[in-house]
Amino acid sequence: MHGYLLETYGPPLSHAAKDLPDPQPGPGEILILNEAIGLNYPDALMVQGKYQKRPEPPFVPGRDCAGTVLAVGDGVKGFAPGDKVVAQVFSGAFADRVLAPENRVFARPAAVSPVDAAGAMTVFNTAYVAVAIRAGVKAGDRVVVTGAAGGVGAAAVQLAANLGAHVVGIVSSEEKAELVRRSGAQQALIITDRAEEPLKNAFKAQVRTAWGDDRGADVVIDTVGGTMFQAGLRALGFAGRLVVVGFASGEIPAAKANYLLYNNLTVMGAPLDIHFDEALDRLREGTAWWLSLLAEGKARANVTAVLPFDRLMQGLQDILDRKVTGKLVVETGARA
Ligand SMILES: C/C=C/C(=O)SCCNC(=O)CCNC(=O)[C@H](O)C(C)(C)COP(=O)(O)OP(=O)(O)OC[C@H]1O[C@@H](n2cnc3c(N)ncnc32)[C@H](O)[C@@H]1OP(=O)(O)O
Ligand SMILES: NC(=O)C1=CN([C@@H]2O[C@H](COP(=O)(O)OP(=O)(O)OC[C@H]3O[C@@H](n4cnc5c(N)ncnc54)[C@H](OP(=O)(O)O)[C@@H]3O)[C@@H](O)[C@H]2O)C=CC1
Repeated sequence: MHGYLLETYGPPLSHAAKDLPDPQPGPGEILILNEAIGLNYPDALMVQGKYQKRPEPPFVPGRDCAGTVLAVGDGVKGFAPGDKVVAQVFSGAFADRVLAPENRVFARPAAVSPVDAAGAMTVFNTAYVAVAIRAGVKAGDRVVVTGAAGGVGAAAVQLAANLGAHVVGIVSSEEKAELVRRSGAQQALIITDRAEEPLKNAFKAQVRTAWGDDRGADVVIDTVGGTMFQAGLRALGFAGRLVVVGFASGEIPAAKANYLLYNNLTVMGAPLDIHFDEALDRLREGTAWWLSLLAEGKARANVTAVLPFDRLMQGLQDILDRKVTGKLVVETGARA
């Protein structure tokens, strides 16, 4: 197979793809001919050794892949060679052949291309955990999404909107605002000054009141962290919930406990990988739901660029440089 073998952690992101031994499926594993790879912010952290888990190199990184089943190991019941699939692995997706445990493989509807499926996998699953499982968003809820034109953010906007929520997205440019409006948000607010005080004031003055009164939001889905998390608390009304998804700003924030107490707030985490271990049935229900939304045209993967395999590391650098609106996907060149 052809893949990116990470031999040492850290910048620059200059690893090159090479020929590697073909993998064989063990018990419970599925070998996938990988046509498309979704690139994610956590992939960029992982190759630098900045992700919270650091597997010992050498290993092939990468989470999201989509293509066709080539072979199945002993004990695999739900899939057979030739099936169209999408999968989310902990590592190994940056290659044209991927081994995945059966519980991380999903049937891919014919109407969803490998590019869209791979682009959607981690971000829609994460958004589902945050919006549906953790926040319990329901029709009529007021939901704020930060980093709303990012991968997870745009997926969260779409899932919340499909559940009937009234969504406000926070972004840094008009191009991103346009994507957020297309994703079903009622409003996209462009807020560029991310210093603590101006951002808090903007959230009090603009975001909290975005629905026309001062009741505030029911839910904030925060993908950015840092000052955005602090400000996010100011958008919440009584008994509001803030869901911590990630720290795209690179800053891990702390919550001021007096503010939580006086406003009866809840702050909760939304860790996707743990849900594969602890809440797999609920997660798989969610995956089937959002794949059906993509197939019916009720949600979009928002893939804004498809890169050739040899540009994969540049794609990760573009994510870190904040140049990306929507999702980047890499085609491996493999075809069923
Ligand atoms: C599927 C995708 C998921 C995501 O993308 S999640 C968001 C992406 N991740 C990040 O942005 C990483 C941000 N950076 C960090 O969180 C930290 O910079 C590191 C964990 C990488 C390094 O941590 P350290 O230097 O030890 O910092 P500390 O702030 O003292 O640790 C905080 C607590 O986090 C716990 N922890 C660390 N790694 C894991 C893990 N892999 N799973 C569960 N918990 C973990 C530790 O236990 C520790 O708490 P204890 O020291 O009191 O025990
Ligand atoms: N909880 C979980 O299990 C998961 C968590 N994550 C985490 O969620 C976060 C978002 O991931 P994802 O949506 O894929 O990321 P993207 O890069 O697609 O989007 C992140 C968004 O954050 C905003 N942003 C603000 N400050 C910065 C900065 N300094 N650098 C880069 N972006 C910035 C940008 O929007 P703007 O310019 O509009 O501010 C950008 O659109 C990451 O921290 C990721 O690790 C991801 C997957 C699973």
